[in-house]
Amino acid sequence: MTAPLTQTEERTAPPADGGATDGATGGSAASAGTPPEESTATQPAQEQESVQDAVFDLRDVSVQYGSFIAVGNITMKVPRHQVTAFIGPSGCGKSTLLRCLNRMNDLVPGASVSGELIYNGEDVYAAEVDPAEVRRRIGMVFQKPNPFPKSIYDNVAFGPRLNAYAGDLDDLVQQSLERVGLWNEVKDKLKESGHALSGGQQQRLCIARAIAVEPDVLLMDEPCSALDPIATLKIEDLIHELKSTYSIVIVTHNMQQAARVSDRTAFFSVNIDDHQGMRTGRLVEYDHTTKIFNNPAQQRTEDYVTGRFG
Ligand SMILES: Nc1ncnc2c1ncn2[C@@H]1O[C@H](COP(=O)(O)OP(=O)(O)OP(=O)(O)O)[C@@H](O)[C@H]1O
Repeated sequence: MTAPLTQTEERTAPPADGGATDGATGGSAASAGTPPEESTATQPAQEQESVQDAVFDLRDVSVQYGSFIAVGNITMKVPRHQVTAFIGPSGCGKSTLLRCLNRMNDLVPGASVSGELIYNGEDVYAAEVDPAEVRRRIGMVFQKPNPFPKSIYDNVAFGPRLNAYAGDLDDLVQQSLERVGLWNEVKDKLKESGHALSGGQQQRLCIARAIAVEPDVLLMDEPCSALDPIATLKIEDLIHELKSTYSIVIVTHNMQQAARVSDRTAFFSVNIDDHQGMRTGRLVEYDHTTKIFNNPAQQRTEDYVTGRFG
């Protein structure tokens, strides 16, 4: 049973954000074409099939930057030990929503969240919850690989050391690197800089760093967008492998990737409020990935996944 977020667990791995919470996210990846914009203020989200075992239960969640509602009225359940993909055109709030799952948006001036965001039965935004504990349990991997300017070993050992890890640190570093399929490639150069690795290796190092603190969930914000196709396939294979242990939410612009790696897909789009001209991200459709890509319920989803806008 998972300990409450308000308690500091007796643990052998550290707090913080999996050591992987620095680095930039957001606004990226130009998309082709012009998305159809709807003047309706609200497009009801549909969850076609209930999720039996949810790691997150979002109830009418909206995220604002100042008075601007970036993403609004999101109600959905994210399944445990599955991969959930967030897709949709640029600016529809995918990264914003992802970042609020582990309170990364707390670090953005002016950002605020309303509604209820329940993680394992607890409100992530309750006053008594420690955001650092949230970020330890819910790790993050960013678009651009962002190893610390330290050795390969020290990158992985960073979080555990912060938490005065009581076990065998060498073992933990090795296991974490093995888990991401990097051990054989780096075992003879653990003292070399993480920056000396290739982009794909750096991203796997960042994933090793994130899992070294034994999180429950991994959030991935376009983790392959800076990688070549071979490195991308390695990360996708790794995502498949990791979901037996972690619940994973991934933002991706690559629809083939969403189709390949995810069990469920949430499609977001932007609605325009006629009165205020506000462009707010909405959840258009959320379902099994096969349904979203082969037989979506909404025309907008079909248009997007077939590349008619994007
Ligand atoms: N720190 C911020 N301050 C103010 N507005 C922001 C901030 N970050 C994002 N936004 C705005 O919130 C909206 C949603 O942005 P977000 O990056 O979440 O969308 P996205 O769907 O992830 O886009 P992309 O696919 O281009 O990464 C956009 O209108 C964006 O300009």
